[in-house]
Amino acid sequence: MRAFEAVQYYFDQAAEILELPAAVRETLLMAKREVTVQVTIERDNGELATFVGYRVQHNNSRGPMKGGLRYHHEVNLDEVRSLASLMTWKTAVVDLPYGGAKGGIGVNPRELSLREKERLTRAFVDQLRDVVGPDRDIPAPDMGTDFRVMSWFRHQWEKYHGFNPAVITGKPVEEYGAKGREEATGRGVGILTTKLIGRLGKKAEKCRVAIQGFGNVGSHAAKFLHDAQFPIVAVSDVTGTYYNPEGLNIPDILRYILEHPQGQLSGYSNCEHLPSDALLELEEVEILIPAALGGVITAENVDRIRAPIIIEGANGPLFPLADKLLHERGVIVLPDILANAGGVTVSYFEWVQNRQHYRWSLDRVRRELEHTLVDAFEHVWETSQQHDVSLRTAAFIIAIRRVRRAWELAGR
Ligand SMILES: NC(=O)C1=CN([C@@H]2O[C@H](COP(=O)(O)OP(=O)(O)OC[C@H]3O[C@@H](n4cnc5c(N)ncnc54)[C@H](OP(=O)(O)O)[C@@H]3O)[C@@H](O)[C@H]2O)C=CC1
Ligand SMILES: O=C(O)CCC(=O)C(=O)O
Repeated sequence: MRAFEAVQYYFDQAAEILELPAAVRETLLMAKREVTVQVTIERDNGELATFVGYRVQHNNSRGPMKGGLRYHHEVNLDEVRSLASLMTWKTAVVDLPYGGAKGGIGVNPRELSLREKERLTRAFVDQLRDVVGPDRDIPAPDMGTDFRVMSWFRHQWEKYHGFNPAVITGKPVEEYGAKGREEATGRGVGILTTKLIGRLGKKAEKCRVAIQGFGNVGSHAAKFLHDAQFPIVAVSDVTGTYYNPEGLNIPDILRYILEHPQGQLSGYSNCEHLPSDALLELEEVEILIPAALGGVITAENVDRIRAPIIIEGANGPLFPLADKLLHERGVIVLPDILANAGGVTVSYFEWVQNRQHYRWSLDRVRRELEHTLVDAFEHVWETSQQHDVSLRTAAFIIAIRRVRRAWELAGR
């Protein structure tokens, strides 16, 4: 199954309950605009290299479109389309005044020097300069991009349009970025995990956690959950799974990552080392947090997933058949459009601060983030009880209702 078909399947489950007419379903599902561009740069050795870039603008019924930029060698139009659609439902679930979009370039960022990555980003902006804008479509970080990429993006865009840092979020804190944006997605995963296990009557100390992916989302989720007394027994990146059934020393691992230029776990030796994919199938793990790529839990490996709770830090980590089988087995899945919404929530706070030329304290960002996510969680939980459906279907019900309402109010 392709990534967009998966989102469509989840959408349809909720649309069925809402008795959404077919024509409305089609309008809400299809992207408003899909842009594919050629991005050519000169490599440091003087050779030319050409990549394909995308920006898919899915829906703007509730406000300007919003969503990250991904640099990864597997990026393709179908994937970006699915991620853009997820953004529409995500911003609606947490009730931000935004629509959804997503972009990316099919490139392995680890094969680029810093200067090549800057040239790539600036060349991408040259192609997208009139497609994005502070009231139109506001990009942000996703896999393979960070605050540096956001800074280059902003400065290149401003060469065409003049000063306006609200064109992109996730910028460096020294350059109109919000305090707390970098940690926000992982922190949000942590806040919601804590909330969910509280609702299930479980104690943090008794819930062993495994986290796939130790980048922005995985590492900040690990830090938050470690501080909240959860034993983190396994973390992974492409170099492998790092495992200790008694609980890993997360502060030590975070220090190790900072000291190693590639920011990877490779070589970390104060624990057992297993193959990368082993993490998903570990025994005696209560909470599994996929926080890397999409489509990692499929019909193929679902029978070997042991954790009774899955928190989707990544976008689209479960394919529908796996999701259905897990639901039938009683596994509780906190869906991506809620679980990882902390990032876009603090992106919204950054955009608001940029527009007001005002800066919030880290305390205020964290307080408002928690408030926004906990409110959304309560609403999703109640809706799932009310309709006797999974948390995912409940989240889609809320999101579709809100987008449909805005779309109808706007008239035609
Ligand atoms: N950044 C954000 O604010 C948000 C991100 N997300 C989603 O979270 C997920 C992770 O994004 P983010 O943390 O930003 O990305 P990063 O690029 O910061 O980190 C990605 C991590 O995933 C690891 N990884 C990649 N492939 C595999 C694999 N096959 N097995 C194990 N680990 C792997 C990478 O390993 P290595 O370093 O070795 O390559 C790296 O540790 C994505 O799905 C993204 O869409 C969702 C909401 C917001
Ligand atoms: O911060 C943002 O605007 C979007 C982050 C993102 O791409 C996501 O939530 O998947």
